[in-house]
Amino acid sequence: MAATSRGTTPVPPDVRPRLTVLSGPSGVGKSTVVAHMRKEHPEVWLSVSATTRKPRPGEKHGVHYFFVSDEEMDKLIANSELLEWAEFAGNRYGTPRGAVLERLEAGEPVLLEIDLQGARLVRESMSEAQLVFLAPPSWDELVRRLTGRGTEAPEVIERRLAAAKIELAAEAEFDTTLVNTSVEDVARELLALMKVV
Ligand SMILES: Nc1ncnc2c1ncn2[C@@H]1O[C@H](COP(=O)(O)OP(=O)(O)OP(=O)(O)O)[C@@H](O)[C@H]1O
Ligand SMILES: Nc1nc2c(ncn2[C@@H]2O[C@H](COP(=O)(O)O)[C@@H](O)[C@H]2O)c(=O)[nH]1
Repeated sequence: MAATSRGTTPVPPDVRPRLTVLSGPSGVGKSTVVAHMRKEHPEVWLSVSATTRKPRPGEKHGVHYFFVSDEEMDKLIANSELLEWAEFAGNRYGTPRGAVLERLEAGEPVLLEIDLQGARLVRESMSEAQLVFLAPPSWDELVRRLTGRGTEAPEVIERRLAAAKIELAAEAEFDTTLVNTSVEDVARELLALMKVV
């Protein structure tokens, strides 16, 4: 196995994991890795989540997230339109169920980029999903990345780092861990796990 992965549960070669969940602490580099991977492999379908978080500069409705009000999120939840949802650092996030099921039905490789609580819920409802944990090379590097991104106020960074401690402690619940030392290496390993290459 490649140098950046640990704790892999082998997937039989003839079984193509149809749904992959990528989780890991805020700022570890999930979006960066996924964007890099999809530049070369746009056939990997990434679910666009709904969130009550306000858009960051440059984020587009329908591309990065569906930015919804609290009332709209309440309705999505009440109408069972979300495959899973969770509250994370003061905002709610959820995976639209219909689009994911359609893509899985079509046999496409489907990727969810969601938090630990969401990953646990997906595992409960879709046992065939493979769960991948993206870990930072070190705690200090995680803090550097999250702070260096410059998108969150200091108190939000504190909340996200508190959540990160819980997420890091749950690494063993995942099928595979990839350590994000190199975006290129992790993107390649994720593609291999998804059996896209
Ligand atoms: N391998 C890496 N080496 C150095 N910097 C990295 C690496 N991967 C990502 N980064 C940087 O770390 C910061 C956080 O990355 P990113 O926004 O992708 O994290 P994330 O896990 O998607 O965060 P969140 O869960 O908060 O959305 C970005 O500034 C990104 O450029
Ligand atoms: N449970 C879910 N978590 C999600 C979903 N979409 C994103 N996320 C996770 O939330 C945090 C914060 O994201 P940010 O964009 O505000 O930095 C991060 O861990 C995401 O992976 C979702 O649909 N469900």
